[in-house]
Amino acid sequence: MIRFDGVTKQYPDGTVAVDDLSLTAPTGKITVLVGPSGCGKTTSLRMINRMIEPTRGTISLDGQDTSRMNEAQMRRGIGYVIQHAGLFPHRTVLDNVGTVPRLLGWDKKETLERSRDLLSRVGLAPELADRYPSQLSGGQQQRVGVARALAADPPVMLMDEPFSAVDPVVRDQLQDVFLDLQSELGKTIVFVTHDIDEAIKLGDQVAVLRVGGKLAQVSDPAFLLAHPVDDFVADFVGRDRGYRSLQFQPAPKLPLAAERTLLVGESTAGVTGDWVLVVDEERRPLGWVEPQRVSGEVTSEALHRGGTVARASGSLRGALDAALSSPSRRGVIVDDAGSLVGTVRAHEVLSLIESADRPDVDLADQFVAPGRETSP
Ligand SMILES: Nc1ncnc2c1ncn2[C@@H]1O[C@H](COP(=O)(O)OP(=O)(O)OP(=O)(O)O)[C@@H](O)[C@H]1O
Repeated sequence: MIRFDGVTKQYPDGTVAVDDLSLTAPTGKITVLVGPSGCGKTTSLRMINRMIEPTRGTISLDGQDTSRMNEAQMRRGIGYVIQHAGLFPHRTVLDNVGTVPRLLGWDKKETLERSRDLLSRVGLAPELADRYPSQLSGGQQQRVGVARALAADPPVMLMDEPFSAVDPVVRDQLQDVFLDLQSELGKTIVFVTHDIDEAIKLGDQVAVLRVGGKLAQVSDPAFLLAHPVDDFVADFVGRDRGYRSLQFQPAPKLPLAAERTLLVGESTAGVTGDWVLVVDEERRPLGWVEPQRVSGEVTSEALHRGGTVARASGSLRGALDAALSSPSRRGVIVDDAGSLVGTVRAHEVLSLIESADRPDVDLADQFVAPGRETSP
């Protein structure tokens, strides 16, 4: 657990970057610091590992005041990841990842095994291990940065905008890899971003700071979206917060309809209706076809692949998005293995949302089993 108690940082020129911050980052959880530029996020983060010394107040790690701890020893227990990864340019990827274990005196074989294992965990192909950072894409460099910070298995990780220098698609992938890793590793993480969507996606707890370094609100993301404390937080979390908050409502009670399906290579002869879902042998959805536009066998080229696919174990946001983005308006719902379990329409998701908002309705009574056949 990391605890800020009345922490203030005033720089020598008089700037108050952080003002009387009290905050707890729980063990094994991700705490996100978010807020506009200059609100003191980086300063707060760097005070944890004493790269910056607080002017007033205390920061403790598992109950121990960091100002009384041996600085070098303390930092060994804290991984640090920054924007642009900050890799050593003249060292290979493998050497970069092994930096801290080597400093800690691990033997060569152990360091090598650990580094290779981490590279694969962050989703980097083994053949990239001998490249230099300049020979990697921005997203790959960030993965190496995360692997390097994890190498000595520190219980605490500080991450300063680690994914903001890459494009949105790569950022999304990096966030997913990061969440997967965290579900396995359970580190105590403080993560800085200026991007509220990233904060909502990653944070177990989100702390919103305002310029002047004052804490505006700290809570779990669902509560933050539903109950911003004031106009500043409401503006900062954004206008579509109602829609985004759906991601915290699980979707297990969806009234799923069975869906008529075809395989690639099967004939559309005799198939009526507007859209038919095409799946592979494992019933994983591939896309939709309009039977009247396909004469004969379904080909991959005829597929409309635009719709998103939502997991039955996922959220109402995913289910609603699947329905809205589907060319048939029937949202495709899959199990955790990616196989089709049924489809759902937007109005059905909306009914669930509305009934979920009424305290007298028990969602457990809302279940409708798959089996209702829809004409394709
Ligand atoms: N060394 C310094 N000397 C004086 N002022 C500083 C120094 N470092 C940061 N500041 C100021 O402290 C305030 C907080 O800066 P900080 O970098 O912590 O903010 P931030 O929220 O991380 O910003 P950004 O999102 O733009 O990176 C800003 O007003 C900044 O100009």
